[in-house]
Amino acid sequence: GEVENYNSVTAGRLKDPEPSNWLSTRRTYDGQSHSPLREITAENVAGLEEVWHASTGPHQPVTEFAALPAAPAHQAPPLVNDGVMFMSTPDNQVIAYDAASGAEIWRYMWKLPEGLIPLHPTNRGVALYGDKVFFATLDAHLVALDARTGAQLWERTLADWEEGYYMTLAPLVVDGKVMVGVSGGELGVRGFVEASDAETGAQVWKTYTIPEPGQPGSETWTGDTWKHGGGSVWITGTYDAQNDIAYWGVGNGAPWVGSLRPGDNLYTSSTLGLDPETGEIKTHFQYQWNETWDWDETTPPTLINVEEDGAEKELAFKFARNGYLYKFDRGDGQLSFLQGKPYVFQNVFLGLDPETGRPEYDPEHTPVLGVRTDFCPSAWGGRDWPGESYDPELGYAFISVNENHCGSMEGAEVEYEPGVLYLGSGLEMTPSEGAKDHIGAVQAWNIKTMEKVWQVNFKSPNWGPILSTAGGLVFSGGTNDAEFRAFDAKTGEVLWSKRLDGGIVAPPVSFERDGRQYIAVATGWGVDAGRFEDFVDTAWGTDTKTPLGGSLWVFALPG
Ligand SMILES: O=C(O)c1cc(C(=O)O)c2c(n1)C(=O)C(=O)c1cc(C(=O)O)[nH]c1-2
Ligand SMILES: [Ca+2]
Repeated sequence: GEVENYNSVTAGRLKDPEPSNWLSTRRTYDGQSHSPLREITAENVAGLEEVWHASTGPHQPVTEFAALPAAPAHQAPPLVNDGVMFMSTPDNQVIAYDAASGAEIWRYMWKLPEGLIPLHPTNRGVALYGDKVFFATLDAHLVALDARTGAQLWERTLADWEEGYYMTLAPLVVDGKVMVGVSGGELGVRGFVEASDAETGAQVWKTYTIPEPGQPGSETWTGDTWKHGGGSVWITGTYDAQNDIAYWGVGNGAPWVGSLRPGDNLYTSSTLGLDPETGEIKTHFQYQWNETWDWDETTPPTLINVEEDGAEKELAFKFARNGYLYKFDRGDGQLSFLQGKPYVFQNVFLGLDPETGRPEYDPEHTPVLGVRTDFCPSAWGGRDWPGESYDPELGYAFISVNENHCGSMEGAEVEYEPGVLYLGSGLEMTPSEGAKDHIGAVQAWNIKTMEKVWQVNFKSPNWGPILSTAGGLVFSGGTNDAEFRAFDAKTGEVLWSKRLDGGIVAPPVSFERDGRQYIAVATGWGVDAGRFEDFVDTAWGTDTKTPLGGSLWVFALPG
C-alpha cells in the first residue's frame, strides 16, 4: 500500500509537535514522554476500550546468542504522524498502519545475517524526518525508508557486528542530522555517537565516547585499555533546543570490573552534551568513576523548565541506574550538578561530593579481582532502560523502578576476543528479604523539592516505560502479569487495567485523530526483563511464564 497526503516532518514540527501527534520516541526533544491531550481523564478512564490490535511478528529468526540467550522484546513506541502509525519490531521489521483503523499500509523487513551476536535482541523504534523513516539494525546498519511506501532509500554500515557492535536504539534527528549510538559494552567495543545526513546517508561526524591518547580525558585510562573500553550508547538522546545541545548517555566500561582498567575511564557511565552540528563534546557529567557494577548510564537526562524564585530555570533530572536521582542546572548548555539522592536502597556510595556530585565508594561493595563482592542494587540498577515521563503542570516525574535485589561480582583477568563476552566476572542477582513484599514499583517525584510524592508496589519486577497525559493519567505496563494500567497522576491509584497478550516493556504513546484521543502500546516481553525474572525464579524455585505477546494495541473511550 501507500500513504496518501503524507505530512512531511520538518525540523520545526519536531521542535514543537502538534498535540495530536507523537513524532519522536519520547514525543518531544526534552524527553518528557508527556501528551498534552486531555479527553481521557481520571474521571472517565475506567471506560477505556480496545479499538484494534494487530500481531507484528517476529517474522524472521533472530539468532540466539548462546552465551546469554534471551527472548526478543518489543521496546518501540509507535510513532504517529497525522493518522499514520510507524512501528518497528525486534526482528527489524518496520510497519506502517492506519492509526485509527489498524489497517496495515506497508511492511518492510531488514534481512539479518546468520550468526549474529544479539546480546539484547530488540529495537527501540524509528525516527521520522522529511518524508523518511530511519531505523538502526541489530547488525549495526542505519537505514532510511520512504515513509509513503516503505521502499528502502539508502543504508550504511556504521560498525562491524562481528566485532561485537549492534544497534538497538531509535535514531535522534536534529536539523537533518540522524544521530545514533552503538551497543556492545559487554563485548569490548569502543562506543561512539555518529551523525548521518538525512538526505544521502553520508557521515557528518563521529564522536567516540572514549578518548584516544592525546584527546582530553585520555589521561583517565591506563595503557591500551581504552581500545576495548566499552562506553556504548544504546538509548536515544534528548535535545536541548534552547541551548542547542544533544544529551547522550554512555554505558558501562569493559570489562565490567573496574580494577582491570585503572582510572576514572571517561566518558563511561556519563552524560555527554554534544554539539549536533559538529559532534564536539561541550559538557559532561560522570556518575560513576571507574565503573564496576555494570550500571550503564545510557538513559539521557530529561530536560525541564521550572519557575523558581520568580525566574525560569533550565534544569534536567536523571534517575541513574546506580539508584540515585540527580538534578542538574543546564543553563548556558553546561550540565552542572545540583543535588542527588537515592530513590532505591543503595549501599555502594558513601556520599556524593556536594559541589561536584562525584561519589565516594564503600570498598566493601566495590568489586575487585579475586574477591566475591556484593552490592545493592544489582547490575540492573534501581532502573534499567525503560523511560520515565514528566508532567510539567504537576511538576512530577514518573518512573518504573526495581528494588530489593542485590548482585555480586568476582573479578578475574579476561582476554579480549572479537565477538566474545568481555566481562571479567559472572553475572549474579539475588532478591533480598524485602523482595517478598515487592520488587517492582512506580514512583512519582516532585522534581522541584526532590521529594517522592507516591509509590505503588508490585510483587513482580517492573520494566514498564511510562506515558503521562494532561488528563491527569500515567500509563504503564512492565509487570509479569501482562497488565496495562492507568494510574491517577496525583495519587498513584490504579483507575483502569487490562490484561494484554504479552508483558509490556514498550513505551505507551497517545495521539488524536478526528477529535478522538487514543492510547497505543506494544506487547512483547523479553531481553533483560526476562533474564531478571529468571534470576528471581532461580532464587525462589518458581517458574514464571510471562506471556510473550508481540502485538500492537490501541485504546480509546467508546466513540
Ligand atoms: O553495554 C551495552 O552495549 C548494552 C546494550 C544494551 C542494549 O543495546 O539493549 C543493554 C545493556 N548494555 C545493558 O547493560 C542492559 O542492562 C540492557 C537491558 C536491555 C534490554 O533490552 O532489556 N538492553 C540492555
Ligand atoms: Ca551494558
